[in-house]
Amino acid sequence: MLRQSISEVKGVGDKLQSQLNELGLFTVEDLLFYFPHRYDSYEVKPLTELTHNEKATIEGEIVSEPALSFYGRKKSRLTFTLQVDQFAVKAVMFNRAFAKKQLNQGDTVTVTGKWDQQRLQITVSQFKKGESKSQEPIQPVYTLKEGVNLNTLRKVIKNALDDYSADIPDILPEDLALAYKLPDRPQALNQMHYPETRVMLKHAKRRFIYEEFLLFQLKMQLLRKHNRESTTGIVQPYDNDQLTAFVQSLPFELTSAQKRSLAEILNDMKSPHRMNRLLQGDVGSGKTAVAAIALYASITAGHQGALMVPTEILAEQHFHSLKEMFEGRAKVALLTGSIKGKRRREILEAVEQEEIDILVGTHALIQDEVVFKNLGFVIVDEQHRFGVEQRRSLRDKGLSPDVLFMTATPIPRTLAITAFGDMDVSVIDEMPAGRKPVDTYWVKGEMTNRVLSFIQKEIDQGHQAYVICPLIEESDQLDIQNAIDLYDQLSSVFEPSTSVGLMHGRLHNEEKESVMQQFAANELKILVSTTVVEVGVNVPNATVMVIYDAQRFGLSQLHQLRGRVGRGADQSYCILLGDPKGDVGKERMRIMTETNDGFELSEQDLKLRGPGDFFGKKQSGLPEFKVGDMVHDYRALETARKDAAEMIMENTLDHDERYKTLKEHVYSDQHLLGNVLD
Ligand SMILES: Nc1ncnc2c1ncn2[C@@H]1O[C@H](COP(=O)(O)OP(=O)(O)OP(=O)(O)O)[C@@H](O)[C@H]1O
Repeated sequence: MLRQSISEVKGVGDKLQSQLNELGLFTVEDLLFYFPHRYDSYEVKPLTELTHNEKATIEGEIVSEPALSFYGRKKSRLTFTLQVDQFAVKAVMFNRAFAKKQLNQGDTVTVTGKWDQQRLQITVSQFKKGESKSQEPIQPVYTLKEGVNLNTLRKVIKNALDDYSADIPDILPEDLALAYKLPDRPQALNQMHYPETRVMLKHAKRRFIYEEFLLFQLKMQLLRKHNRESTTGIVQPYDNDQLTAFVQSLPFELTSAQKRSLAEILNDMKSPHRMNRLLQGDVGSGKTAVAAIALYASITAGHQGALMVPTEILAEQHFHSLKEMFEGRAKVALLTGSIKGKRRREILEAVEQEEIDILVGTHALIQDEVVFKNLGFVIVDEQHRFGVEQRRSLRDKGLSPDVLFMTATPIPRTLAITAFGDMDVSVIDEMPAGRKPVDTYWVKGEMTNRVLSFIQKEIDQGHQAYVICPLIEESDQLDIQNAIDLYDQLSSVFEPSTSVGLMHGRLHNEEKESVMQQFAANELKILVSTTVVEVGVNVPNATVMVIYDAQRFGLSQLHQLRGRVGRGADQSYCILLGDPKGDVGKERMRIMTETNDGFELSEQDLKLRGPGDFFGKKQSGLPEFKVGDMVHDYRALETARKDAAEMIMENTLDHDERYKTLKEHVYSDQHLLGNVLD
């Protein structure tokens, strides 16, 4: 019945039907689940409980004769003073000249509008003469298209509720609804559209948030299970002795978090299921080390491996370090967009002939011309920078290779689990021993000279420094000009006694490589750079990171940049030069100086900016929810995840009578399953 056309609902004629269709509403169910995006309440509150800029309703007596003035061609302003308890509040009403006749000194009125706490002033958008009734209704506000009137929409929703409530299936099993004290579905639906009290509305929302998260989690987890059980990946019988010898040859002992993650990865490799795993860890926590070991395991199992990274600089760096690590054990090659002509052809051929064991590169790795003979393992660094398309194309290469995604962006765990619900997640939540937290300072621009002396002091002690120049988002060209200017300026301060290098995205590949190598070899003491060094660059002797105009960067980016220092045993420093104007900017600087923990920081960032912005809306691929908010309602999200896991693991979803309706509902949604499947 709920799947019937919206035209079956009383009051929906042809015209309204097509208007509702435009809003994406086609069935009775669509209409019932078209929730308000906001609720306005005209409940009178005492002045002492109001907050600045809130939309408020107050009640009082008019104690001055309302004064009307005109300005512009047709604009008017009506002002009067309201006595509210012991306070005199100024009320201002724009362009409602007609109200002058209705409002008189001595009248009691109830007004609604934007509250200015500092000036004790209200900008009135609605008014009513007389005292407010104690139980003013809560007003739902819907997103509407032109032509559809709010009252009409409310009326047809009401008709649908009256006539179809009996058909609304209660998809949650009773035990869960009872355990979480959730109202039943028809009742909750009624409250969403016609809330009686704030409390009842809250419970109704709670129900739909949980329901929405649970359905999402069930679908994602079913999909993961399906992937694991049905895809035939490759078994990688790696050589344990060789692997152990390799791990022992490393100059450090793995942390227990690294060991745990490695064990999880190796387990996936041994199994015939295709690995689809996210390796997550704070900057410098040793993800690359784990990935390299896993790559080596794949080589000992007789397969080729690929490592795909977001920048050429990083590709170069990984190429060099893997080459050194795998000396005498495996053959490593580099492929980036700027390797062309004969050299490129040679590499491609060697890859196809399996003369190369490990190919390191940028996006170039997934182009059609690259053919692996025996690809078994693919690592993708900085996963969120790669689009879904690229992921898919990667998977399609070779023999359903095991895929490990690495991310240095510390996505809060709840979010990772939700967003990447079809992946397994390994977390490195521990830093290598002996690391000291980076000391972070926020200083104003006028202190630049002192910052420069500080750099000199660190260099005198044998260390090195990065200086990141301001970011100008609108223009790549300006970014580079900025870097060149800053480089000139710092060269004139520090050279010749202290060597300064310059790095930016437009340098030729050989230049980039040479600058990076000089810096890594401690021949350059100071590296002036754009954000191209943001991810992955590893020079443990660098102990100072100075960021000019730090207020222009987001928190996660600042943290990534800071992660370039503090990678060795020496005390490191991050200096944020900046004069943020707004509160958010100041808050960002403050958070940076207070925590070194990327996970905590990203939680804060999410609060400041919302999940979409954290990853860049387009690239995020994060699911959108109708009622729930992944950040605000993360507890419900976590609960739903656990419940879904239990239902799937214990097979209750499939076999328990009580879960029958829920199961039907989950399996009926081909849309989401289809989306995630391809
Ligand atoms: N267990 C360990 N003990 C000591 N040092 C380690 C350990 N693991 C890795 N390292 C060193 O710490 C530095 C950072 O490691 P790695 O590059 O693997 O981290 P990462 O998590 O990949 O960093 P980023 O996120 O910045 O790319 C490297 O110099 C590496 O050699």
